[in-house]
Order: sequence, then C-alpha cells, then structure tokens
Amino acid sequence: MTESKVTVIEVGQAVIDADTVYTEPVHFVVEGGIIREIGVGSYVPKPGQRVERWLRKGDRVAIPGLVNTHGHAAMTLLRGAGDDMPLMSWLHDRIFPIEARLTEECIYWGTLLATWEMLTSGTTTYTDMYMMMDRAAQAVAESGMRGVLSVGVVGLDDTGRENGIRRSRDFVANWHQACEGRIQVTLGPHAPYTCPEDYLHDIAELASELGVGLQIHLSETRVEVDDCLANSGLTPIALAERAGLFQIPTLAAHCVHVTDDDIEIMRVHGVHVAHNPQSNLKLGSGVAPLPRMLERGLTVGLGTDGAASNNNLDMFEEMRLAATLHKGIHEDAQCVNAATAFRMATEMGATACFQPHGAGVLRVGSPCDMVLLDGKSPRMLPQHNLLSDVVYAVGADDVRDVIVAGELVVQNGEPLAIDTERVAYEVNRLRSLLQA
Ligand SMILES: N[C@@H](CCSC[C@H]1O[C@@H](n2cnc3c(=O)[nH]cnc32)[C@H](O)[C@@H]1O)C(=O)O
Ligand SMILES: [Zn+2]
Repeated sequence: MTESKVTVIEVGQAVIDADTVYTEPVHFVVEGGIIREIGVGSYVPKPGQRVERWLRKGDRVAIPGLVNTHGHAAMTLLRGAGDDMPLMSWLHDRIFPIEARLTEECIYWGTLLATWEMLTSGTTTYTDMYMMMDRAAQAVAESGMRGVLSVGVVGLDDTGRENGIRRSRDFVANWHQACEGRIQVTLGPHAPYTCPEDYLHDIAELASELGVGLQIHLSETRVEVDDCLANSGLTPIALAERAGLFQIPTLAAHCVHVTDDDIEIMRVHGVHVAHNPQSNLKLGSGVAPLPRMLERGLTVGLGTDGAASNNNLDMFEEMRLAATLHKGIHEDAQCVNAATAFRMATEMGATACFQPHGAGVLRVGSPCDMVLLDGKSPRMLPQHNLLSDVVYAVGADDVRDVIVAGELVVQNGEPLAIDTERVAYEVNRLRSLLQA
C-alpha cells in the first residue's frame, strides 16, 4: 500500500462556511492541496499515513481565504495618484496618462506589491484585468496566490483591436491553468465605452473558441448608462447581451446603475457580478442595488477594484461595508446580514470568478485556501458570535497565517515567497519614474 503524505492543521476554532462554525479545537487533514478530513480535537494518524507537516495553531481561528472578485493589481503603483475625481475624468485626465508610462517592470513590482498586501490581509484569490499581464502572472506565480487574470483590451482603433485579440490569445495559451490550476485566465474587454459593440462580439467569439470566461466593467456610472442609451438606445447590459457577450461565462464589475430589466437579463444569462462598494463610493459612482440583485438570485462577489480607487485591497473592509452601507441606504438593519456579506466575500465570490464548486469554504473536498486569524485579538472577545466578529469586528491586522492550495504562504504576518524589502525599494524607485 503506498504511503499517503498529509498535512494536518490544528486550530482553536473555525468558520467552515457562512452557516457552519466550530467553537472548539478542530483539525483539517490536507492532501494534494485538498481538505480530505475535518474532525474535532487533535488528529490521530491512520496506519500507513505519514504526517509530512503538522501546523499546531491552537490560538488561531480558521476562515476560508477571502476572494477579491475585481481589481487591477499593478495599480498599487498609482495609489494616491488620483483622488477626489469622478470616473471619466479620473481615467482620462489622470490614470490613462500615467498608465501610458508603465513598463514591464512596473507591472511586475506593482503586482507583487498587490499580492503582498492581499495575502497578508487574508485574500487568497483575486481577479485582475490589466496590461503586460505576463509579468503580472509571473508575480502571482511567485507569490503563491490564486489568480483569475485577464489582459485588459480596448478597441478604439484597428491596431488596438487586432493587438488586443493577439495578446489575449497568447496570454490564454501561456498562462491558463498554470501553477497546477492556481492561475486561470479569462478575457478582459475593458468596458462598452472603450470596446465598440462589434469588438465585444469578436471578444465573445474568441472566448468561445478558447473555452474561457470574461470580465468587463458594466454600468458603473450614470454618465456611462446615459451615453450608451443616447448612442445605441440600449443600456450597457442590454448592449452586452446584443453583442453576444452573455453567451460566455461573464463576471461584470460594478453594475451600479442597472434597471430591473437589466437584472433580469443578467439573471437569465447567469451573469456574475463583482460589487465594489468602496470604489463606487470613492469615485462618486453611486451604490449598486445589491439587495435587489441578491433577491433576484444573481451570484454577487465582492471586490476592491484597483488601489487607485479605493485605496487599499482590504477585503475585510469591503465585507463590512457591504454589510452596513445597504442597511443605511435602505434604512433596514436586516438588509445584507453578516452571513450574506461573509458568503459574498468567500463562497459566492469564488463562484463569481469561476472557481470550482467547493471553493471558498473549508469543507471536505474543498481546496485548502485558509486564513488563520489571531484568536487572542481583542476584537475576538468576548465572542458572543464568531461569524459576527469576523464580519463586524475583525480586520486585516488580525490575519496571522495564510494557506493557499495547502501550502503555507504567510506565517505570522510575513509573506514567505515575497522579498518585501526589495518590493518596497523597487516600488519607491518606480514611483519617482511615474511622477516625472
Ligand atoms: N488601458 C489598457 C487596457 C485596459 S486595462 C484595465 C483598465 O481599467 C482601468 N480601470 C481601473 N479601475 C476602473 C474602473 O473602476 N472602471 C473602469 N476602468 C477602470 C485601469 O486604469 C486600466 O486602464 C491598455 O491599453 O492596455
Ligand atoms: Zn475596475
């Protein structure tokens, strides 16, 4: 009989999913990056079983890794470069001119900075849509993080369109399912106001040929919707449907200014949504009708967007905002409860960004993507309700250890595969280049 080599993780408490909490010591047996067994108390190895690694973390609380369903990682280099501006002038007057100066090394170091910030604040899976994405993928591969990555494309001229199709095709070939499936690739048409309808159709055809999904910004601002209606007589959602986009598994970021008809279109086609409450507030875009989208059965995850429109990548903040903002807007304290916000930041977010069934929870058969919180944090006391503490009290500062695909990637707050001093040096060097 071949010997099985397993990792055992023993913790003081665990939130398995939004409905299941262990408030006494529990162990997880992990093999091949997958949770094979969960049990109360310490683990007793089976005959013929060798425990290769034993993480004894009795003062930790395990939760599923958080899932950031929308962002542009290397925009960490643009953090603080453009504040207090609405989306369109922010993009055209501040962001695009700086992005024109970005180099391959900017994308590599900016993405590595983002993985450092995300991993140490409890995010184990994120999505990306940016440029020079081979260097971003290299950083994600090195960091140990799980990524759903796309080449952002715009189609405002023929050269850009052909170039975008070629870069997208190459990126899928080079990186889809890389690092034993830790990296997945989708297509990334930027938005309906930068990708004409026929180009969106070409992108949908390419996605169908390559067998991948896509991510796109939709109905983020009132201006976007009004312009789209004026130009095509359709909302951005209806235009995306007419372009054939929703024949492809689609993750639509923002969906702030959507009508009931738009939500019905998204429901019928199974369009997933990335809700980015902090970015929508900071850019003055508005507040998405999250309760209505959830009521109608849409799959909605949470995202930070880029660090230039947030300005951090903290999913605990995004989760708490999702659980409180809509209560205030609707004057209804039962709106988007703790379990719903937690589910959006984990299980539903994983589904939204095309992760396999079982991702985003700590059940048997799930990928072992796990965050270990400091069980001795004052924010965990007196613990009337552990899930409530995780959503309404705990923060990124309480993250101690992080495991992705069964591998320890953060220990006592330090990322194990990222040279943080070198990242800080390079990012500061590049900031002066971008400021020039
Ligand atoms: N401009 C890239 C293609 C798009 S990458 C993704 C783009 O989305 C931009 N972006 C970041 N946040 C948002 C947002 O909230 N709405 C729309 N675009 C955004 C970001 O600055 C970047 O230009 C190129 O020419 O290769
Ligand atoms: Zn975005």
